Amino acid sequence: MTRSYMPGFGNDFETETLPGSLPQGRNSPQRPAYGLYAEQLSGSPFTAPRGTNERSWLYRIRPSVKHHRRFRAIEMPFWKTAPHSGDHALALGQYRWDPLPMPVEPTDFVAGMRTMTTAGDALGQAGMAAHVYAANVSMTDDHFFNADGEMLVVPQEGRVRFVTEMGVIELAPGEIAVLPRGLTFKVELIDTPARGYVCENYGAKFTLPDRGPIGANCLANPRDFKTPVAWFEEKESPCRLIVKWCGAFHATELDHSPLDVVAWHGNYAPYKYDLATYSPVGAILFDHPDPSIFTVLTAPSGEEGTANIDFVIFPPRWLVAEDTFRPPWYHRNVMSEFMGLIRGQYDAKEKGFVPGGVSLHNMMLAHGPDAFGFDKASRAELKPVKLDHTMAFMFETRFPQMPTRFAAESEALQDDYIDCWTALKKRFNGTMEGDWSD
Ligand SMILES: O=C(O)Cc1cc(O)ccc1O
Ligand SMILES: [Fe+2]
Repeated sequence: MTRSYMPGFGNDFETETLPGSLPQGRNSPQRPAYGLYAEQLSGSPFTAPRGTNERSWLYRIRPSVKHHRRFRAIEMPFWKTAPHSGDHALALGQYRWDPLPMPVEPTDFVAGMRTMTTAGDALGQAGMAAHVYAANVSMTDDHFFNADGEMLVVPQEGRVRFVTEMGVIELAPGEIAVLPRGLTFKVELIDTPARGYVCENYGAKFTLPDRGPIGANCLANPRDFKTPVAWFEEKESPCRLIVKWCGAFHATELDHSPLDVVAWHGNYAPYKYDLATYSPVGAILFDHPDPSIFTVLTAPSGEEGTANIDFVIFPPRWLVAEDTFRPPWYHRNVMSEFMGLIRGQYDAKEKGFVPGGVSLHNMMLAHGPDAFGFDKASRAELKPVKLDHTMAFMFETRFPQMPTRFAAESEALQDDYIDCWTALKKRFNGTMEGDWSD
């Protein structure tokens, strides 16, 4: 089935499934059409400045208060929330993981969430968690919402369908979606199994970065963000709602589907984005710019230029810089870098960092191209080269990222990662040329 989306980032959208189901000129008519209930979903304080004020009006078969009843605690042992102090089993270091295995037992998107790192403090609404999901079954009668943060989903293998209360988003590897805090949804697998990455943002919402002197175009353009049109089901059979709230999980039973929004309008809504529509801007003469040049979305922290999270990609692009070491430079960073690979190779680490894998370069810990990458780039003929069939990304945060016990004990952890730099040799020999003998 073709899905319909509305273009634009942060627009004030309106959408209805039945003619006349969306009230016009007002939000709360005395009796909404079709006997619907009007409900506001607030994504910002009522009084937030206009630029960050987000809310939507949902016209639904039953108000959500009929879904949110008599919760009981449930266990979700692998989905962790910051701060998860006492659970930091890894010694300080640079780390890398192979792809996490696909599940053997039936596992849905929520149960298949494996937290790799957490940062900041969810209750203080600052920081993030980086997860890998691996799932092999669809959610059918189970639904979920996350009160702790919005979720940026980055599929790596297998297409997924987010059936949300505000519409349906289908997502393939190479695309991303953002599911706002508090939005109820379920996840169906179009392909089985499915794996990908999730950034759970406890802080202010992701927004588009300012472009500064780049001007009005390029990088991520607003029209390429897509929000689904309204969709609802009238399902009068047992359903379950799972809620993540302050790091704990709770469930409640319903006798109907909570995906019952017939029409909605507003600017608080889920969206998807195809990373292939990102127009990268980079060095066209010499040097390697900071990776912030590839920021797709940024979640501000309140301190200017110091993101709670930057979502950065390394897309296919031409490398043309003259007299330049073209891969990433060696680097120590006050921000903490969680990286994943959706497809292909990453130029700083051609081997060992594989699609579905993870690397973690934490606050102030040195990293950069491995010995192979350094040698190759130091000797390469500097003709124009296209880095193609590749898509790496980074969740970069101002907060240190704490690996979970799961990440520490995972068989996917590469215990020899730091050896990738061992063969970097001393080339200083007191001459201007240095020693490039091998
Ligand atoms: O590979 C990394 O560590 C990410 C990264 C990429 C880049 O092009 C420059 C700096 C940087 O940290
Ligand atoms: Fe880096």
